[in-house]
Amino acid sequence: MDQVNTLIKDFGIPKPSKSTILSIGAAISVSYLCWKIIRLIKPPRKLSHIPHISFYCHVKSIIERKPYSQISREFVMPLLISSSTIGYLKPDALGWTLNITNPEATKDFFLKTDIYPKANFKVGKGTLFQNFIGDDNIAFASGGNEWKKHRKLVNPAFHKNMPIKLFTTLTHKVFKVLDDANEKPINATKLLERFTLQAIGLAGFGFDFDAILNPDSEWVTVYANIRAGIADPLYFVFPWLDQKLLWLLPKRQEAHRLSDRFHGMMDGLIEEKRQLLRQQKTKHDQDECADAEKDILTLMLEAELSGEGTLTHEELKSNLNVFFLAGHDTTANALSAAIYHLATHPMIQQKARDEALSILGDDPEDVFPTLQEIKRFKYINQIIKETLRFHAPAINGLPRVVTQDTELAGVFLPKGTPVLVNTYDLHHNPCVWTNPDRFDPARFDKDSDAELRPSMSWVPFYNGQRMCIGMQFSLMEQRVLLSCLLRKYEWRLPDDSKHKDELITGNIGLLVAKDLDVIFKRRY
Ligand code: HEM
Repeated sequence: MDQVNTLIKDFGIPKPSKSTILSIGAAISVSYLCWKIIRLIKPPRKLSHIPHISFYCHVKSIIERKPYSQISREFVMPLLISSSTIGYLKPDALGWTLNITNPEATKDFFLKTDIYPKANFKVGKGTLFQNFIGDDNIAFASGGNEWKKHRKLVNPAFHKNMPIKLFTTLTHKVFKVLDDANEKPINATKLLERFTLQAIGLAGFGFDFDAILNPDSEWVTVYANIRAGIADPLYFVFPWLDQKLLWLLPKRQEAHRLSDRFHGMMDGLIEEKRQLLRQQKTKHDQDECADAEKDILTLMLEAELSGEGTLTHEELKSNLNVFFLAGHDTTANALSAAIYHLATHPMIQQKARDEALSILGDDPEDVFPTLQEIKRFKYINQIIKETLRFHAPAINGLPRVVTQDTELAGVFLPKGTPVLVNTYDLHHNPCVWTNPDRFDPARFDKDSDAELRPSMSWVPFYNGQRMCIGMQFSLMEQRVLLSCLLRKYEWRLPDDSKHKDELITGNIGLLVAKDLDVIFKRRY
């Protein structure tokens, strides 16, 4: 400061008054704020060669709760048609993010994991989300040894677990709900959420949520409250409410207490299963239960015992919670979309039913499909694949951050750029798919020319090293439920359905069908 005073004296500059200093300070603050706002609403200059959607349009459509299909049609598709681009920029949690929509770039993105590692995903300490999910798990690990440690132990469990009998038993419970509805419209979105919740509870860690027949069961309610708390946008935008002001928010404290209760239940289950395995080991018990029907937790503990690696108790629990969160809404959304497409395409529904009947028989009684029978479904598989193309349950995965200046399919990307594959937009890109807005399972007929499309045009589960570990689990769950439903029911939308013209969904993260009511009519 003395030096500044001397300089001012030497150059004969009059000493600034307090108000001048304040004005300069205010000008600097305003300029900084403007710079921040410009950075927020305009993509960085280094990325100006990539098209972008306007900040204003993006935020407005989110606030207006436009379905993602509409946002994609209005703002994204014109960009893809007008310029031969690898994707477009959109504001996201890490700033302006490249959303890839082209198969060649998608392939590079998935295969070059050293250039596109997963961004270090740290959940805010003390938030409800962090309390529930923990932070040391397979999905959040950026890569390298940390991620391998989780995947090594989790892989064999997912490889062995394929609980077809469990899926069928739960499907029969769904039948009970549909029969009780007696051809009145039923909220398929909610019913399928309950089906997949009960399936992941039992198949994941042997816990029965009793969700299908008892929507208000104790643990369904506990979990529903935690989930609503996690999804509350207020706490997403202001995480410090959880972190610093929780003591002022009794309702929020209750959500944290429920999450602790959920953890208590998981702690008990893990301990119980560990003890059971120890006893079986010492007594050399004959293992009666086939691996396929064992829950994932048991299989992970067995993998640990046979030397595949170890996870701490917290890591184990965090992984189970990830399977839980990642494993049921995604599949429920896929199933809701399939039910919707079949309801609005009666001929496709009938063709799929013919296939189910030809393989599972047409006797007027409920059946338990076997793995061999399920493997023979061809058309039903095509329907599942086309549904996952049309309504990819996860619009995109977590972002990766570019580690060095690079070129992605010939397009320059500076170090630090956040990048992800926008599955929905890639699956609707008219430069990749013919008539992308038409539901057409024949695209996936192995004998048609659809198979000639570039690889990585269809990536609902992502691809490469970090591909979804639950893909086979989810596909099997879908095949069992859909084939059994097709055998027993015909279904349609009510005449006044709000989904008549298209399936109305959310627009962030997961494509959830908004209260899809459906009428199911028994065939026997
Ligand atoms: C239709 C159903 C599903 C879809 C569309 C889906 C989609 C995805 C996607 C796109 C990713 C990549 C995320 C990223 O890298 O940022 C992913 C990863 C993952 N999914 Fe799924 N998923 C589904 C079902 C499941 C199920 C049933 C489970 C477990 C029971 C599961 C567990 C996981 C896990 C643990 C990862 C992280 C894998 C890793 O990073 O190594 N998912 N899923």
